[in-house]
Amino acid sequence: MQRPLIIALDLDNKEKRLALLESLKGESLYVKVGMELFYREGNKVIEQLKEEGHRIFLDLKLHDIPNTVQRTMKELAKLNIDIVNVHAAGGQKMMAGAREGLETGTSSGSRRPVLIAVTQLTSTDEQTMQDELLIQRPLTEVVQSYALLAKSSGVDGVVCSAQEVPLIHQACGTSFYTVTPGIRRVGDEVGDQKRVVSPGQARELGSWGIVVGRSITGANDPLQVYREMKQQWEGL
Ligand SMILES: O=c1ccn([C@@H]2O[C@H](COP(=O)(O)O)[C@@H](O)[C@H]2O)c(=O)[nH]1
Repeated sequence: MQRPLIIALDLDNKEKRLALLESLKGESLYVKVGMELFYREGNKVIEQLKEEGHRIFLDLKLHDIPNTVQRTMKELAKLNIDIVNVHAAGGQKMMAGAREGLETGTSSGSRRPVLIAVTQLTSTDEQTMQDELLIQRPLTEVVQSYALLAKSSGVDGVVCSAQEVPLIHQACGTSFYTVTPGIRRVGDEVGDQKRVVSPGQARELGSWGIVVGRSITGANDPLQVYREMKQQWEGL
């Protein structure tokens, strides 16, 4: 499959979501269902998006005790989603439990969802990580180390900034998934994101997939911005 541009469907009501999808009608999409949308519209929205032929990254970032994460993943596997995630900070046992839960919950003949782990949120910079989370290491070292921990726990890839992708490839190999949010065109508002790159830079750095939210969802013409960012991402 071509490396995807994943659209984060972060919108504050159903009407806006439907209007956005209508404006992108005819495009074969990879969409991200985050907490805002899932907690509002539940499993139904997953079924609808699947019926419309879209691929789905369910971004719930599970982070709990291993038993709870394992049992929850068993339930999520039944939703027929393509990617799902946890926080790597939950540790090895939790991540291994997540994988086991997904395997148990995937029905025979279906494909297990790809499991990825968040290393450090792209809204976190090194200063904040050190001052607030009390992790006294360089951020790149932490991201690389969490990626290695994820890999050794049976996880298929990570969420990180594209800035860290070369280091992750070095440590975990190039077939380890790297899904990278914090994507902006030059001149776009950055908002709360800290480790930001453009779609073209993400391609050059080797990201497997990019996640784009507000640059598209907040645009006057989402289709035009989607196409422009996709072209940059694909190097066209
Ligand atoms: O480290 C992370 C993990 C997840 N995200 C999610 O990606 C999108 C980004 O949205 P933008 O509007 O393009 O900033 C959003 O849904 C986040 O929850 C992330 O940004 N960073």
